[in-house]
Amino acid sequence: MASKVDSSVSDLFSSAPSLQSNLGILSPDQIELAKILLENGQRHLFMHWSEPGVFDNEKLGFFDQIARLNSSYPGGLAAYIKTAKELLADSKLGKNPYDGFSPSVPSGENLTFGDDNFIEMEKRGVVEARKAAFVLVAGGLGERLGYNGIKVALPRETTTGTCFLQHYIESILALQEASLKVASDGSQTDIPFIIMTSDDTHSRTQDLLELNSYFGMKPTQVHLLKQEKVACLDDNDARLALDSNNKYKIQTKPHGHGDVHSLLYSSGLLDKWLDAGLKWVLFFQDTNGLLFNAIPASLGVSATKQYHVNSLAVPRKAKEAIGGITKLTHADGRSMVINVEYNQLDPLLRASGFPDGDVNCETGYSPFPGNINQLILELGPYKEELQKTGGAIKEFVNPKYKDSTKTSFKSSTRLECMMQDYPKTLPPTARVGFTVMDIWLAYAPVKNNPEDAAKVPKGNPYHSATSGEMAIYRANSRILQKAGVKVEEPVKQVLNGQEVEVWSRITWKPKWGMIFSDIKTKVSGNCDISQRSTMAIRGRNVFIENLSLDGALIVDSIDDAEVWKDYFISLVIVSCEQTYVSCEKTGETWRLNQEQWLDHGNRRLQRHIGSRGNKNQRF
Ligand SMILES: O=c1ccn([C@@H]2O[C@H](COP(=O)(O)OP(=O)(O)O[C@H]3OC[C@@H](O)[C@H](O)[C@H]3O)[C@@H](O)[C@H]2O)c(=O)[nH]1
Ligand SMILES: [Mg+2]
Repeated sequence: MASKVDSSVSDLFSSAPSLQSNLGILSPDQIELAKILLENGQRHLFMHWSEPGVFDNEKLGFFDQIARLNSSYPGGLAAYIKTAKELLADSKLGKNPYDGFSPSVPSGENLTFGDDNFIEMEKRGVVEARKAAFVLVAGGLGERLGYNGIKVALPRETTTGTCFLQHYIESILALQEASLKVASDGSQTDIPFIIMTSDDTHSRTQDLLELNSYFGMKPTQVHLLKQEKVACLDDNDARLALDSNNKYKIQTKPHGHGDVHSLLYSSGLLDKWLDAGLKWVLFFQDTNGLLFNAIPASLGVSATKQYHVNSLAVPRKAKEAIGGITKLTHADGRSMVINVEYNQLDPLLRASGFPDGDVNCETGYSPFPGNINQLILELGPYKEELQKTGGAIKEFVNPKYKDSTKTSFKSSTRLECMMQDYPKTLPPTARVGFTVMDIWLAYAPVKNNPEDAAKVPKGNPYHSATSGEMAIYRANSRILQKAGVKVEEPVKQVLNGQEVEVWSRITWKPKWGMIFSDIKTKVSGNCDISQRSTMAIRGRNVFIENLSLDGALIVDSIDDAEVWKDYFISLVIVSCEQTYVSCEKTGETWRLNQEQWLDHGNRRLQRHIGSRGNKNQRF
């Protein structure tokens, strides 16, 4: 018997001579791992191995990595490779993972910005916000964007240069403060903020936070959870991909945002939150600069409708790279409302009686609402569900093939799982809903590089840095329009090869106005803003009254009543006819015309740029 095993093992190793000649440097555990690799079709990993004595440390390093990959995946590498082969074969055949289910258009909650219902929902959301925890999934590489840094460090807009992470933190803090104001017991709560990172993003995310004093959040409020990566695959046989710079290293990539559930579960945070009386967990992605426009109202919807799961959605253009929210009904009667990812929607439709696949209907949009992957889960039922599943989420593979033969990939792929697949295991009694909002208000992700964005079919969103920034100005302009400000209509311009609407460059800090009813109280009189204007409001109690802006206005007010009796306001006004900014606390009003700007504003601008944080200076 023993000799039979030995001979089959030696057959196995003789299939990989350059490994076989190195067996002497390996430990018994490492030899076991080598066996697993060979048994699972990974002989190619050793083709480049040099003779014993050369690069031995690298060889041992290789097995350290293999041991980690093997132990961090349930069932080890053998299970990973097996699942990968199955999923790759299905993908090559174009097999429908939703076999037996027929898709139909679900009905959900529709919100219209600024109407009574919207305003009510926002107010309700603010009440609930102090019982919420926010979870940002930010472990992704941003491959399509072609940017090497972390995406949350990118500016959300270039008028103020505020990065996404700062904007998210300031939005959460603004919600925290607004929620405290309306809280019945008046007790201070710190909204927890969790960031899921990966090896690609972890240290840079931590550095960004530390270098900026957590953008004003208490460090104890912020928690980083790092996801582990999985091995990349080179071909349909699930051969593991070697690093092109180091033949003793396997390429790895993140396993997908679905890891967030198992990480939250194992972190023990859910129990802590339940004990602290929290009720909601809000998940969101790295670069949607409009997201917080949608959060208060959708949280209000969750609370009013008592949804266990509420996904945020926007009207979707056919073939747009966002998932479609779909009702799936199985032949056996089961049904669920779930995201069907963008690469799967077309084949699913074609296979189930919609021969044209993913196309727009008479509205000019796909009949399936587009998932923006902002999920609001009710904490109690979420925790119960994770206790059953341990947070495991069903995997998939999404190779980018070189051509229609589907025999080779443009770059290596890997298994992934998605956080929005969470409802798949829920019982039929679970209340799963979704909330649709206007795109201009809620969704402008930064995912595509300019070259690829310019190739997006006409009429579909670019999802680029250019369109993302322009969307901020458009949303803010439209919100102010709704609040009664005459904001001039945009002009069309081609920027980075993309035709975009350029509105007045209007930005404000979240603490200035989180919800529409707040914003309305900050704006009064007859205000108008020309298209070529820039306005940045960087303070809380800034009231805009009879403002006529045709130039640039930057209001910087630091409101720390204990230290600074008055609000500190600096104005930079470029070619404004007449500008009024009144300040509630001091009652002072500055009126400046063009000549005064030339005299004061210019110097102030120099100081502003030259010495940020010098709070003592005033006009
Ligand atoms: O392993 C990962 C991968 C991704 N992520 C994060 O997950 C978020 C989404 O990643 P991507 O931007 O690549 O997502 P995609 O564009 O492919 O699709 C996603 O957003 C649009 C939705 O309609 C899709 O349904 C959703 O899957 C990012 O914040 C990213 O940082 C991780 O945290 N870990
Ligand atoms: Mg992606």
